[in-house]
Amino acid sequence: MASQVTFIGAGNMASAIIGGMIDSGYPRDAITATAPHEEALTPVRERLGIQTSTDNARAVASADVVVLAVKPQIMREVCEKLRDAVQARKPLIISVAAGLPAETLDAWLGGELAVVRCMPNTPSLVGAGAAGLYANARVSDDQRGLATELLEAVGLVEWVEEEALLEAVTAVSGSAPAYFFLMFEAMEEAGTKLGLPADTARRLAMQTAFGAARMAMDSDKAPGELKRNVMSPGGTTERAIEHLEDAGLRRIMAEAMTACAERAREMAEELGKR
Ligand SMILES: NC(=O)C1=CN([C@@H]2O[C@H](COP(=O)(O)OP(=O)(O)OC[C@H]3O[C@@H](n4cnc5c(N)ncnc54)[C@H](OP(=O)(O)O)[C@@H]3O)[C@@H](O)[C@H]2O)C=CC1
Ligand SMILES: O=C(O)[C@@H]1CCC=N1
Repeated sequence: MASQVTFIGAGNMASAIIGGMIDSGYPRDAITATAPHEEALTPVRERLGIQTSTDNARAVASADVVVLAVKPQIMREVCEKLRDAVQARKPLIISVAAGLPAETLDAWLGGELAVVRCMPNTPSLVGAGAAGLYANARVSDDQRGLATELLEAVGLVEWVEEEALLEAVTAVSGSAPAYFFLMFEAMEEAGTKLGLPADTARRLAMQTAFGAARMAMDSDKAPGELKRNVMSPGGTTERAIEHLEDAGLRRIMAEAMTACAERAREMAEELGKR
């Protein structure tokens, strides 16, 4: 029988994962989602055909897995109210909240729990996410498998063996959709200055990013080789790449990603103290 999964929170991230689970064949009657007001739950129940509840503790009472999908700022209050229900059953806890350490969540929920912490990204909303997962020492192999199954329903899953590495995951994938969106903005602006209509430049840039990502994922060649394949000697691409290298693109990416990981570490400390 499928494990009973309760989502605390029924917003963007929870709905995306639930939708992915259903598309991959997970039984709807094994999924429950909660939110504070019935008005927000009615469309979720009608669209996804799952159980819903405004009573977090009750929804957790029969859960094998509890997915914490509320904003980090309200997590402490939510967890402390769940403490008795969680301690009575000790389900696997999966948190998709940015920044909150597994140990902090465990303490707020009363302790001695199996906790998986996940750093997802927003492309999960279209089934093309990339998530880093960390498990504390109480998580069993079966529970790891279950967490993988749930998150793989919305994209790629990579496990890290040290929790601090989730800060690097934040830099490489959690925050990274925004880097590409910035690149699209820049390419659209530059394409417009070169005379293209803005919407044409935007569509061409996005399709090219999609095609390049797909080609790199399907190929056994390293990205550097695929790059060189586009660069005819003395041609146009070589001129553009030389410009990007001379302008320090690699250094800029390294500095931006180091700053991102550093901020993730600071946020984990700040949120952990609440
Ligand atoms: N790495 C990343 O880019 C991303 C990370 N995340 C993480 O995922 C988590 C959820 O984000 P997201 O789905 O975007 O947020 P949303 O605001 O879309 O969803 C939050 C949900 O929690 C519900 N909620 C609020 N209070 C309670 C409560 N006391 N009990 C139960 N449910 C409650 C809200 O209901 P209502 O709206 O009715 O108040 C809503 O359904 C966050 O912690 C965020 O850090 C999410 C997206 C991307
Ligand atoms: O910007 C942030 O803080 C969050 C974490 C990763 C993506 N968004």
